[in-house]
Amino acid sequence: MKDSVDHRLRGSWTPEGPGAVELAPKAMRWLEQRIGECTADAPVAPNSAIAVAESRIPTAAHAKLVAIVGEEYVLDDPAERLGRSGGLSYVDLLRRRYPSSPPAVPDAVVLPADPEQVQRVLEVCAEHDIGVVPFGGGTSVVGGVTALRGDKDSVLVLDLERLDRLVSVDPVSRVAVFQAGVRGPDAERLLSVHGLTLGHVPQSFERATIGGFAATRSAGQASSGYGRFEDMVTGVRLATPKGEWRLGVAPASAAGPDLRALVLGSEGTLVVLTEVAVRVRPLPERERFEGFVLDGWERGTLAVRHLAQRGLLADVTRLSDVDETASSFALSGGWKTGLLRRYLGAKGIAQPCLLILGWYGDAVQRRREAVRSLRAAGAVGLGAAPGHAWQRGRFTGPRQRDALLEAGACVETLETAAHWSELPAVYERVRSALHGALESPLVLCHVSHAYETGASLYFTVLAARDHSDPIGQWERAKRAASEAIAGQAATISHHHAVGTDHAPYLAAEIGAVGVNVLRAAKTAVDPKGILNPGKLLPPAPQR
Ligand SMILES: Cc1cc2nc3c(=O)[nH]c(=O)nc-3n(C[C@H](O)[C@H](O)[C@H](O)COP(=O)(O)OP(=O)(O)OC[C@H]3O[C@@H](n4cnc5c(N)ncnc54)[C@H](O)[C@@H]3O)c2cc1C
Repeated sequence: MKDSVDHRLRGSWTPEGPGAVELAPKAMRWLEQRIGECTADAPVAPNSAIAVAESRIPTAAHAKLVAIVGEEYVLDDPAERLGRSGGLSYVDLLRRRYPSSPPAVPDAVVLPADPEQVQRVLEVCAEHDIGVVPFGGGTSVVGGVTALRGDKDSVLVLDLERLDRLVSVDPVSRVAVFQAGVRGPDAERLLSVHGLTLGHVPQSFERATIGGFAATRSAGQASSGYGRFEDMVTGVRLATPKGEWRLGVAPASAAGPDLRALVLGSEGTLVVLTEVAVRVRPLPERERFEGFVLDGWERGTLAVRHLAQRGLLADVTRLSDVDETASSFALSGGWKTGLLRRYLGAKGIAQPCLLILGWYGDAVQRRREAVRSLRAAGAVGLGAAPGHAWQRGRFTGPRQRDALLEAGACVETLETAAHWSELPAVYERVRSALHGALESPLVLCHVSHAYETGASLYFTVLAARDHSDPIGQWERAKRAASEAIAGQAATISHHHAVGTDHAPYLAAEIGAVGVNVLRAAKTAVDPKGILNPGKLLPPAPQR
């Protein structure tokens, strides 16, 4: 049985609501010493506090949608519409706490049962010029599922949660085909029956879907071992306003450009993914997690680079900077922290940077060489405890964010990637932009994904919330960070995607020609521009 998510409880990650998670008073005191006092005066507003306009779906179109999916799967109820009125970024969550800045609410939610129904729904929407927001788990943190209308009179959310089947498994080729709405845990559960795993475990795993992973080119926590999601995709089945489209018949091909690459990462603006064929692997018999500490960020990143370039990366490789290490030591708290500090001091580690490694399967030889390489870089081994602590807490981040939001903090994450030679400068630029844009922020960073040629940087930002203009406060910080990234030898997104938040910066990365190529592709498959208005592409220049 699959777990279902009640979207009507939007406003928090935690299914039971934001009050369900509490921060230890000691942790909050530690935080407030750094960012200043937080005031908790903006609880999640009840749905009744947010005005929802009448649905503007034309009556004739409504009747056709009902004929395709059935009456109970065309929802106009305000709670259902509000529940799909945005993703799960900090700003999305703020819009549920400050009713004066409400979310954009779609006119209806449509839940097709299979790829054929998705195709027919798109054809009706194209005929009636209705905007369509494809919606997987709704975990976008970049405005990817905001119900923008663009030039359309009405917009509906196409919720894919009923496309929840494992379509086929080919154990010989190690390929599985999933419908797009299968959520992370369900995908693993369905595969485990066959002794297989996908190995794609982003922090949003519990809610995000196969279609969403593909549409955003997601990267999971074990990406060093299993690859990014796009590396796993072997084929796709697509619905478009111009008809069905299938890609990927063979394991490799030289039949012209790889058009799968055009639709992976297209964020619902070109196609709706209805089925995704993925490479799967045998379930690992063993796993091992462990922690090391390196002295300083420079030595830490150098050590990870050496692992990456010698082919010794662990499946999970995650290096925290000095501030993130200090905060995780402090927040895990207790007497152990003091002891640990003294132990590291005795070992000559002045600026601890925590490195978590996770190994799946039989990686004995690779691990032995990796540990040798780390010891040569001055790493101090902490054994399995920090690794297991990380593993236990790998999904607590969003729950802690709920608690911090409830406590009145400004808390958000952002990410980028750069080549190794550029990484130190990008790291400094983003940190200094965030420090310049916020008052007394705590800026934490880790390398979350490493490659031979470079790595990603994942920043967590905390500050006391400015209740007079909470959204403006974060937008200023986000703009400063994005300007420190865009067009400066770094990507505007390593895995969160573009959505609305990064759309203004896309041209700086792919160039005006690149933007025109995307526009031309959109014209070919979606000539009326109904698919996900306002996402990915920067606004078209006015004539
Ligand atoms: C707490 C938290 C932690 C996160 N951690 C990670 C992480 O570790 N790694 C990572 O990569 N991302 C992470 N994210 C971002 C987000 O989870 C990913 O972008 C995820 O891939 C989105 O999947 P989803 O099913 O929720 O898609 P949605 O949020 O529903 O949609 C995302 C985008 O894809 C489009 N889309 C969705 N399904 C389809 C489809 N079937 N066809 C066409 N378009 C579609 C939507 O229109 C939208 O533009 C995190 C988000 C949160 C809130």
